[in-house]
Formats: sequence, C-alpha cells, structure tokens
Amino acid sequence: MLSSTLAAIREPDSALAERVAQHLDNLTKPPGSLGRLERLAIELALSQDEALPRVSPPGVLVFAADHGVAAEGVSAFPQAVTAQMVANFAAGGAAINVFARQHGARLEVIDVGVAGELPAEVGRAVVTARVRSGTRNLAVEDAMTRDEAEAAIAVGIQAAERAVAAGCRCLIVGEMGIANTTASSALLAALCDASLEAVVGPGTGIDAARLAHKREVIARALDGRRVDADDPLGALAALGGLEIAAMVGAYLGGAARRVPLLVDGLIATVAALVACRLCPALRPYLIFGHRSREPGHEIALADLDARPLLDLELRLGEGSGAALAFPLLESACRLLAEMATFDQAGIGAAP
Ligand SMILES: O=C(O)c1ccc[n+]([C@@H]2O[C@H](COP(=O)([O-])O)[C@@H](O)[C@H]2O)c1
Ligand SMILES: Cc1cc2nc[nH]c2cc1C
Repeated sequence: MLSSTLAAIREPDSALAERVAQHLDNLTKPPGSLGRLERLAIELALSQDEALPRVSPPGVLVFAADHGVAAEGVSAFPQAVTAQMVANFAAGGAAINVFARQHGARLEVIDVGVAGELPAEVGRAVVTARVRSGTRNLAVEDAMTRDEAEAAIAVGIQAAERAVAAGCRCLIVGEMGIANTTASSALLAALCDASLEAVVGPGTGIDAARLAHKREVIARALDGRRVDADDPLGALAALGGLEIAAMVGAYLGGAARRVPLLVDGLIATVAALVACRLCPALRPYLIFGHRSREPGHEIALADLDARPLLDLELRLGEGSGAALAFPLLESACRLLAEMATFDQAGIGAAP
C-alpha cells in the first residue's frame, strides 16, 4: 500500500500556477497586495489541480497512540491521559472538537495504538485500528518493527482515503499521545542531525530537572538505536510512535488523492518531515498551520523550508493549530472564485 501511494503522488502543474497567478493579478487589487494569501491560493489550486480550488468541507483526523517511553517519566502527565483524552474526543469535549464543529468538519478519531481498554461507548465512537497497544520503550529497544511502522502508515493512508471518499476537500491532521514529544524530538535529532538542546522541549509542561532527564533519555535512545538518517522508515520504526507513523500515512494518502494537507505542531511536522523524506513530491501539498511553542518545531520547519500561517503560542497538538488556520484557506479559495476582475468592475488597470 505504501509504495502504490508514493507512486500516486504527482508533481504540481507549473502551467496551472502561472494561470492562477495571472487571475490573481486581474483581480481588483494592486498586484500582490493580498500577500501570502495569494501564494496560499496558488498552493491550494496546485494541490487540487483546479483553477478554482475548494477546501470545504474539511476533514479532521486525530490519531491516538501510547509510547513505551512514557515509563521513563518524560511527560508532565501519566500515560492513562491518552485514553482519557480519546474518551473526551469521543464525547466532543476537546479543543479540536470545538474547532471541527466551528468549521463544519468531518472529525474522525483513530485509535492506532492506545494502551489499555477503552470503554465500549468510546470504542463505538472511534475507529479502532490498533497495530499494537503502545510502542516499546525507545530508550531500551526499537519502538516498533518495520512491519508495525508500515501497518500504522497504512492505517493513516486508509483514514485519508475514507475522508476524501466522504467528500472532504482538505485534511487537518492531528494527534494525541502522552510522551510523543520525546519520540518526535528523538526522530528530529536523528533525521536532521540537530542538537538535543535545540530539539527537546517541555512538551505538556515539565520542569527544568525533568527536561534534563528527558534529554538524557533521548541521548540514550539515540546511542542505543542504530538510526540511519537515510532510512526514514527505519528511523520511524526505531524512535517513532504509531500515531506519528499514521500521520505519515495520512499525508501521503491525502496527497495521492490531491487534497491540501494542513500541518499542526511539532509532532505533526516531524511526521510531515518523515513523509517528505519518503516522498519529496509530497512537499507542495503541505500547508503549515501554526508555529508551536515547542522549540523543536523551529528546527523541523526550517528543514522543510516552511513558514506557518499563524503564531498563537499554542502547544496543544490534536490538530488544534491546523484547524485554527483553516479559515485562511477558505478565504483564499473564495478570493479566487468571488472577487471581481478589473474588467468586470470597470476599473482601469494601473498605468
Ligand atoms: O503540537 C505540539 O507542538 C505539541 C507540543 C507539546 C505537547 N503536545 C501534545 O502533548 C502531548 C505530548 O506531550 P508530552 O509532554 O507528553 O510528550 C501530545 O498529546 C501532544 O498532542 C503537542
Ligand atoms: C489534557 C491534555 C490534552 C491534550 N491534547 C493533546 N495533547 C494533550 C495532552 C494533555 C495532557
């Protein structure tokens, strides 16, 4: 499934980019005066291969999984909070539920590897696609086998395909997993050869002593795991989470179906980075929603040459920052479709 998805991702049409840029210049405004919104409109057109792209309704995919490395005491919250937040998503009470309702989004929560049983009513409200109940402890052994990482990627591809089949025209991809900033920072350090000072941050809010411990745990993991930066799937298996792998799949699956992909914070951006290493043609389909407070996000964004739309000092995850940026995508589409040209409005062009 992975190789056929990778093969289906197309390069954007440069002639279409030219046509949309021309159209933007004909609209009743000084050329370029809508700034980054104009570039966003072109990016959306290229993703969908449509001169008049449409991003509504959006689909929100929240992938949840647990991490064996939580046992090292690297988070401010206990592992059980992952399952408890899945119940909150199922009940509609989390921040992402609020924003999904606000935007009329189809929201799907996917249990790709939560540890422990979920109550039956929660199980009915989420997609159960557990590859295993939490990863192994990456400080001690590989978090996943390659097969498990590929199976989790397949879960993400299938979720993206369901969303597109249900009519979603853009995907907002989020995650929930206690200790996943440890996995993400480890992956980032391994793939970008970045220092642990730069990539490791407080996650859910640990103090300075625990932050030093978290760095030490990641240093031990990088020493112990044999990670080759030229083998993104191997790195993902050794260090990554099941939800991170599923997000990789969701981006690839969405791009193969030609929908723009809104990227969230640190964990989501590290997944996007892994996906781009697997398939560089993915990059034009990615739109970066926000700049997270988590310090490693800056490193991941720089590696992807990405400039996020918003900076609201968020550090929540679950797709919240991506969802908050969605109205800008909607506005960019509406400009292309609804704004009058100079000819239509009878306004003389600039001398
Ligand atoms: O998206 C981000 O940039 C982000 C930054 C810090 C924390 N989080 C969320 O917090 C959880 C991971 O934090 P931690 O401290 O348990 O590693 C996980 O559920 C993420 O969704 C998310
Ligand atoms: C309460 C809580 C909500 C979250 N949403 C995403 N990650 C989270 C982590 C915690 C701890």
